[in-house]
Amino acid sequence: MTTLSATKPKPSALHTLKVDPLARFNRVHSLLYSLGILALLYRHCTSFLASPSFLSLLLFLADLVLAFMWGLVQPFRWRSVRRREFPERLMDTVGRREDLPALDVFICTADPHKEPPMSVVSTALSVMAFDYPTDRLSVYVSDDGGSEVTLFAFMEAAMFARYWLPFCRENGVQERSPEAYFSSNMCENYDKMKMMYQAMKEKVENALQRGHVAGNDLIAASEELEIFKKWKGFTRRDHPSIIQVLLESSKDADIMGDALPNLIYVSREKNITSPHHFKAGALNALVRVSSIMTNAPVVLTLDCDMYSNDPKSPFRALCYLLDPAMASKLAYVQFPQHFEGLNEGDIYGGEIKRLFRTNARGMDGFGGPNYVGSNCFFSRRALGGIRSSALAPLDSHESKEPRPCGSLRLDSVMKRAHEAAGCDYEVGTKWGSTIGFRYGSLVEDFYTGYRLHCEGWVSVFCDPERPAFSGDAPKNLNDALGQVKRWCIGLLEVAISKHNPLTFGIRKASLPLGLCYGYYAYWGSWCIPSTIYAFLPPLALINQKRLFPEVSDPWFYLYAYLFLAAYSTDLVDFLRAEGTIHRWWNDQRMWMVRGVTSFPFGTTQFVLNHVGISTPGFNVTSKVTEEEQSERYDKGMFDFGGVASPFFVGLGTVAIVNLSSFLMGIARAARIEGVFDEMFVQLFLSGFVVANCLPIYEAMFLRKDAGKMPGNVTLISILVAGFLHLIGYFMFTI
Ligand SMILES: O=c1ccn([C@@H]2O[C@H](COP(=O)(O)OP(=O)(O)O[C@H]3O[C@H](CO)[C@@H](O)[C@H](O)[C@H]3O)[C@@H](O)[C@H]2O)c(=O)[nH]1
Ligand SMILES: [Mn+2]
Repeated sequence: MTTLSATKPKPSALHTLKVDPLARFNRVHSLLYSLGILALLYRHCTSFLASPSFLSLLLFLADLVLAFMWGLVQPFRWRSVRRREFPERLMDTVGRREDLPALDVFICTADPHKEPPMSVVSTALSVMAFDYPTDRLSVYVSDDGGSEVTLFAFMEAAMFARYWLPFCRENGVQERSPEAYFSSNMCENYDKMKMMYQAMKEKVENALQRGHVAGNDLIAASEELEIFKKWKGFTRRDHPSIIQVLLESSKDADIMGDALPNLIYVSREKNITSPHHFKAGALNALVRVSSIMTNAPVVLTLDCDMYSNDPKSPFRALCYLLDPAMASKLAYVQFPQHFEGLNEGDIYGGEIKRLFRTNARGMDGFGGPNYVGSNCFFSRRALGGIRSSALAPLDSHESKEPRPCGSLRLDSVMKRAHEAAGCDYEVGTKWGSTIGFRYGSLVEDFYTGYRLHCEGWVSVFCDPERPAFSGDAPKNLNDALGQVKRWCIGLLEVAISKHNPLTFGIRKASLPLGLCYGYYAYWGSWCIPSTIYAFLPPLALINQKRLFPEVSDPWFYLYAYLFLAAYSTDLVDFLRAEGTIHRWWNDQRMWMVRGVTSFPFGTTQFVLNHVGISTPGFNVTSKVTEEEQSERYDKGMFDFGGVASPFFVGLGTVAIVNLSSFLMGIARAARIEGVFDEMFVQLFLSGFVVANCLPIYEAMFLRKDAGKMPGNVTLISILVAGFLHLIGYFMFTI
């Protein structure tokens, strides 16, 4: 098999690629397992035909969806690849540092209360301090929150950068986000840098508390005060565009006299009548504004919480973007999302290892990973379709990209930039449909990457040992489930669009890539098997109705094989991606939890949106955790945080239905001979759910702290569970 051998690295190669040695094993396993699935479906058909019933139809449906999803994940495991790049060789090929391509970094923020300005500032400082020629580096901040406090924070950051950049360079700091640096390094209290940072932080937090900047003593310079006058009669949904050049490379220098990168604040125009397309709209405004101001051929997109953890990461990306063999078709280089501060067992499955790692490697074997919204270096050509800014591959003799203007602050430049950030700019254009980040889905990242692949672009997954970027994962259950619910809605939007991966994608991208995208697009359909399996077996169990073969039946072994093989390959994949058993257990639990919360709620919401009862909204994930809450998180306690979330009712109901059925079932099996064998599968399934729900029972009945399950949620769950038992009773016995 040729595909299994690694490509022979040349001594000067900038990168290498190696196919996973287990790929061959995975393929054999896939074939065997698919025979098992066929056998199962055959059994379903025959037993349904023998005695048609609604019950067996439901079970059939559940297994059919599982089989469908199983089919869609196979390409991820078929040709998984590992890449390595050699950034230290890059300069040998590029020559002088002046010959490196310019880099524009986009950072999005949307809400100063969920995304504290100081952490956005820290992200920006971490990339301003990239180990990259500062005169070739520009950082753009998009503020969809239209917050004067965020702008104020960035003005402060511009001053702080004069000290911070040289400090990082001189001390060889790797973690160049001051927030991360000062919280993880034991610096002496009298450290000047830290004091300076603290002072800035206090000032900004002060302003955040007051909610405004103008009219108090925070700002001395009158021209700066002038800017904040714009905030009169301002709302975040209705305001003119505001663009502020805070640092300009050709004019501003740090305390050592070295040039600083450009730093530009952009809050695009909003009004209530124009759709703003959430983050995709924000990014497209930045694509245009930056093309007027700096027009770098390489663009890095970052979420406001994803700070740089390795100042050399642009060099890694350039190993691919500048490779003449790749450059013309390469749209983006995606780094994984890595999260800091996860607790030891990662109770909410915040790593999302398959999405961000395992599956990305799998897609990379067929043309590249999906775009995940952050930590991604784009070739501007893939976004804007603007010819002039093509990256000149190393071996070409094209002239380097034109620098578009002299000074960023020139009136003519600012005027054009403001227009480009205006609401009307996109009317009648192809922005969002064939240009830039694509509109029409709440997961603009997924959709954009997918469409680029359909247009013939490729991408690369770059996963160095030291995480290049690091950010926040939700630290309470409601947020974690809400985030996946939003994704589920966005993915379904892609699934039902005319660009459905299973029809359009497999033709335009490739069969395997189309299936991979299809797998995600139909994520929401997990709710069908998980809801059926959560309720049907236990309700049948308590009413002494057998749904599965008994242990003595040969068909039982088929069920045992399908279950054990699925779980063990999943475990092996997880462990091979630097996972632990403890984290895997929690991760599989979270899949079940999402299956009865995020997915059914997301699917329902999607349907409501679709028929026009509600409209899609981008609920920004909160990046602040209260102290008490984060203490509980660190202890690994589930946090139901006093919110009466509908998610928790779903969860509580599943927990109670399974517990009651399991206890009754076990009691009966202990009394009556033969019941254990007869009901084994259902006893096992309910027992498995109960084992997964242990923290939920604890939160419902034992805990007293503020993170316990709210009393009314427990009560409603008990009532709903009772009601379901009643329905079950009528269904199974009458
Ligand atoms: O109208 C909006 C909404 C969000 N954002 C920004 O988008 C980013 C992601 O938002 P977040 O609430 O953190 O969403 P997550 O679910 O954590 O993000 C994942 O999923 C999103 C799609 O749903 C992608 O955009 C992200 O890159 C990806 O990390 C943040 O920087 C926000 O400030 C905007 O700029 N404008
Ligand atoms: Mn996020």
